[in-house]
Amino acid sequence: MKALRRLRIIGAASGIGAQDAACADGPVAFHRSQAWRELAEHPAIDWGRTLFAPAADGQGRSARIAALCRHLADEVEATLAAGDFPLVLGGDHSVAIGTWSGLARFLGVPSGLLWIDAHLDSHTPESSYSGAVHGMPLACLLGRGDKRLLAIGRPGPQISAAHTVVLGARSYEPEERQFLAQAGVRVIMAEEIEARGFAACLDEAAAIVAAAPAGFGVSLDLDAVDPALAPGVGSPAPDGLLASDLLTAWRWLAGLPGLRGLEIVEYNPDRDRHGATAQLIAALLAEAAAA
Ligand SMILES: NC(=[NH2+])NCCC[C@H](N)C(=O)O
Repeated sequence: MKALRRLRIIGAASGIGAQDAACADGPVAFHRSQAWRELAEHPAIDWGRTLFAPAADGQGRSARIAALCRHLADEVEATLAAGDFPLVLGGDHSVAIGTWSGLARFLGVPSGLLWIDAHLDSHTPESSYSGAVHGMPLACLLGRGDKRLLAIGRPGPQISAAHTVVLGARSYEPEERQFLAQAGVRVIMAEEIEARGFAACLDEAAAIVAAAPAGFGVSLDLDAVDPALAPGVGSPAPDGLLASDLLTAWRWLAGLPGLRGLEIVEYNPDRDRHGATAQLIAALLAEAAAA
């Protein structure tokens, strides 16, 4: 009999990349929540480790984020090498640099990536208005940005632009849209979802990322969801996805054969209301484990 392949949760407790740093508390707050307690005995889910960024000690933000991301990449690679399935729980979205670098190192080639987010997160330090690194991870993974955040998993890009899709974006600056267009990344904005319907857009996105020969991942920024349904995020943007649509999509994505890793980021417990966002995370974990 084949050994049970467990879903291994890796906490990435950093808010250094965000303007509101409270998402650093996300993994620990979730681990203590009632929502997690109801899942903790699940036979297919294992809370692995929670990683923290190193103390400042005179280091700048990028150096600390890079250190955490290297550690996270090692942890994701080790999880895959052990035959388990990694799910990274952030932390601000800059931790994605570590998650998907770990997958690229394991695969030896760039992966596909579905980036479900209200934002494009494709700034470079030169184009960013805020300077916040959580607005830059997708560009880093494609090979552009602060050198310390590049090539962590393998030389060159960590993800394949031709097999990367952004889904649900509605808040961005023109420079990042231009960058993604030049890179050849398919971006499905919220207004396109409105016009064509979520199911058609999801089908298209999944077909692109799942065509990546070595496999793909899904990075979910909780701010993709409407803030009325998932208020516990650091950079809310109105008119987001329905939580029910997201759960249906997630269930389906989690069952696709090429899926190699999952990530849920930007949970900000300070802004949650009545545990609604923690409940959504728990539901997403349960769906992933069922698949
Ligand atoms: N992962 C996020 N919440 N990103 C928000 C980024 C917001 C804005 N575009 C910036 O670069 O500052």
